[in-house]
Amino acid sequence: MSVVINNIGLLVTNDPSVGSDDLGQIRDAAVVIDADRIVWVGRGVEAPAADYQADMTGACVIPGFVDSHSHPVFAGDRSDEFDARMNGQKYEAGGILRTVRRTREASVGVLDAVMTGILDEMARSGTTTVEAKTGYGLDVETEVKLARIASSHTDEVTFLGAHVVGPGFEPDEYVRLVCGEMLQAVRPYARWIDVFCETGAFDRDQTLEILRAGKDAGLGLRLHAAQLGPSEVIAQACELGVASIDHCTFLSEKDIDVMQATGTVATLLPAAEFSTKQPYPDARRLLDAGVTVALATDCNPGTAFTSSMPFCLAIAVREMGMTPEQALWSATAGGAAALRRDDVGVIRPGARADLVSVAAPSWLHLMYRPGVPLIDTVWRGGRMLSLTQPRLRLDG
Ligand SMILES: N=CN[C@@H](CCC(=O)O)C(=O)O
Ligand SMILES: [Zn+2]
Repeated sequence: MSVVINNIGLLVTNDPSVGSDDLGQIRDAAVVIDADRIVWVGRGVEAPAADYQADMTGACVIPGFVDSHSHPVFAGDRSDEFDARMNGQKYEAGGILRTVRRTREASVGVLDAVMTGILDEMARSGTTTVEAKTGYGLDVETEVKLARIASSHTDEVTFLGAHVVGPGFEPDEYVRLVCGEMLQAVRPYARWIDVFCETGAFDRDQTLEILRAGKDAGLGLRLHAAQLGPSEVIAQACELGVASIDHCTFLSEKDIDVMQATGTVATLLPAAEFSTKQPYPDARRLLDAGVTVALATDCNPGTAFTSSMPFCLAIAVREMGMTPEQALWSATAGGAAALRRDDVGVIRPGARADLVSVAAPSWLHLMYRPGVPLIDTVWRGGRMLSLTQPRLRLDG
């Protein structure tokens, strides 16, 4: 069954072969979708016939957002830590263990309801691809539980058993557990492995040992690094083939040169700096060096409890030196690059039919009018999503 989505006032394709800029913009456009794929893109007057049509009445249409960094499977609330930070306290990784305790106590039903509620919120703000990490279990049984829940909602599941050292373990003993029994148990449900390389979490050698174990197990590599201070691990992680280094606030010139040379994506997480009052990363410095930049929410109860990519775009242009075009590209095609995907974050024939309409004459309004719910229609895999009220329940 084919549908022509026509009367699109302004279409962003992210296909540089189309239109006159990186965003591949087309005015008065149409898109034809068939099953879960895009089959035609172009000017509306040239659109082929289709079984059905959807009239966008002049609205702007963009690719669905690709949120390449989130922690949506957990229980409990840490709003008190946010309050403390807004009253002057510094963020520390220690809060993660509070969420671990609540998550271990929670049933599969409660954990799945939290993730479902967050995914509802994400869909309502235009996100059609989500990477979801484990990392609030820190024992084999719970990490498997989290990975199974995440894999029932997305293919982009990341094993983050190396979030912090599990309660009751010596660091090296815990690293052996992560690299051995925990990795093997989670492996069937995960596409990626990730490590939090930071003071209070894992050091360079531990990080590399865990990434190597994940690579040997056939997983793609991701890395939280340079969030609270410089990380010595960047160059070696890039050489190991990490797809994306995330946070990237404290990068050295050498780090940036190696990331550019190896094609490693820098995934920036502005909501984390917003919530922790840390300095924002300098996206302009990365972009000028030719590093591919992605934007993601980092949705988690500790440092960034937002599900809204538009919120992250607004901060990125206000605080991180990105132009609106760069922010939109980074939140769509950039997120796809961070996941090494070429079928999402772009509107071209063969791509998955993930499209979002913005109730405004231009996508610029997503940043120009921060906090306003401008997303009004979302297609994911060719299916129009019913944008129900979010069902997120945190009280378990
Ligand atoms: N930095 C590590 N992990 C999350 C924070 C997790 C938490 O504080 O619960 C992050 O990416 O910001
Ligand atoms: Zn994170």
